Amino acid sequence: MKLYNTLTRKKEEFVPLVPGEVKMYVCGPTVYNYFHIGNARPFTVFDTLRRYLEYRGYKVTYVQNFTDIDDKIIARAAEEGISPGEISEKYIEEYYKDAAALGIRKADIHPRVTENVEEIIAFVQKLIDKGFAYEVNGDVYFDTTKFHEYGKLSKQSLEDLEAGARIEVNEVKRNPMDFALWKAQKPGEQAWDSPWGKGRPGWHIECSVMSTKYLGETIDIHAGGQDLIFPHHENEIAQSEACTGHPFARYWLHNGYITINDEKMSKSKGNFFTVRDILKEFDGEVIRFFLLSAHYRNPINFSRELMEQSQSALDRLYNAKGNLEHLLENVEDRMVRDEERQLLAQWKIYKDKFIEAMDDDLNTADAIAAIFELVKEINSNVKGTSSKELVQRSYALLVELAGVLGLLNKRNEEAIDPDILQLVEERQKARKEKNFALADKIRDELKEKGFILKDTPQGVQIMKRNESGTKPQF
Ligand SMILES: Nc1ncnc2c1ncn2[C@@H]1O[C@H](COP(=O)(O)OP(=O)(O)OP(=O)(O)O)[C@@H](O)[C@H]1O
Ligand SMILES: [Zn+2]
Repeated sequence: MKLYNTLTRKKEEFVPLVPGEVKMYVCGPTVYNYFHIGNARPFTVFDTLRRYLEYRGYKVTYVQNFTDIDDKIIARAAEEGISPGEISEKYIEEYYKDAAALGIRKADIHPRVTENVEEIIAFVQKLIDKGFAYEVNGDVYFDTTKFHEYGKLSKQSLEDLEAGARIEVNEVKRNPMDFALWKAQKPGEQAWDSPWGKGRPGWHIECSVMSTKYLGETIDIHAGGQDLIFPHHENEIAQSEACTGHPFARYWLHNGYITINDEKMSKSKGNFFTVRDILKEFDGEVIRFFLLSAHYRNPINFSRELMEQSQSALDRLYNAKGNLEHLLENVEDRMVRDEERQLLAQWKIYKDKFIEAMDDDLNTADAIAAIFELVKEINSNVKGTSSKELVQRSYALLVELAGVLGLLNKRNEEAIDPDILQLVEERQKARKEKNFALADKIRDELKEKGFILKDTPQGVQIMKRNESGTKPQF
């Protein structure tokens, strides 16, 4: 498999440090709000990379942290009159709910900063002992001039960075690009005891510490959104490599932005849509499909139109799956015929195309296209007169490939209330009796309850829509 490595600015063959095993760290959310669809992109894309690596036989250890110490959390807690711990606890719970709706699997470990303060202090102390960090009035800073490779990820020289840096009043740092490893407590802030007095960790140090602690000094893949390249990941490299003397991560992966009118979606600009709001109208798998419908390094401009396209594309996949399920229950047990064997042999080409696309720096857009080619073949060749084996194997291939992308994971009628199923049955009965007025009335009633019916040659399909409530404006 080839992956584009930001460190070398090249697509490189992916070779893990230990054959067959992948250690992977993804920078997680700062938990003071619901996450927006821009934040959802790295979580979804790298979850897909994990699934694909597992599909290709690797044992993946996946770590994604929660940043639960941060200025924004402290500010939010002050606004709401509760503790920062209560804010982060709440939004961690909410993260899990939205992530589950998007089919993002839980990481093997979801470490939190508050659970690692002791290790952070030890790491910072080691940097001081090695001469890479210094203390001023209870703050500790990393001395960027001591780490000679500073700037190697973002391809900037320290001189250029320093020339462009803003010198702030009351500057206590030795050099403009030095950054805080530890921050002395300000009045009213949460704080931990340390050799430098009461305070709390800076932002960047947490990922160096948690990645090293849970995955080791050198890991295979470190990932996040492209805004993290500088300064966050540059600083992580400086801290980690200064501390351990070993390369920190071998492949650095960064996703492009979800934009709104070609501007990065971000909380600070206020131009964002939370996944929670979008879920009021679209199923989580539609959001996932949308996020995977482009190559992860390209920007995607978020729009209702694209969401609707994703919806209908995913519906087509579910229809194909539903048809095959229906056939599975109904086809007679015939012998597989020669021409069916040939078809199955030919369809391997779609699996090959899928793998080729995913091997090419996780090209999920082309991988999805390969699935649609397969679906077209299935729709025109698998019928009521087919052998059970053809139906079974078509079904297995479709579910296998879509499953690698985390799609087609739901059962069509999953979690549909018996009362709703009863209404659907009454409507079908009314239609059979040509009582279309009653059939339409029931259909409208179901729509109001958030269920849309689709009549297909194989019978009715029930789709859940969360269309009640106010629509988000996008
Ligand atoms: N518009 C976006 N498109 C793609 N990825 C994004 C976008 N905005 C943030 N990310 C990524 O989301 C992940 C979670 O980051 P975090 O919770 O710290 O959000 P954030 O960077 O504070 O968001 P914001 O930029 O909206 O303030 C990071 O990997 C970040 O790079
Ligand atoms: Zn990080």
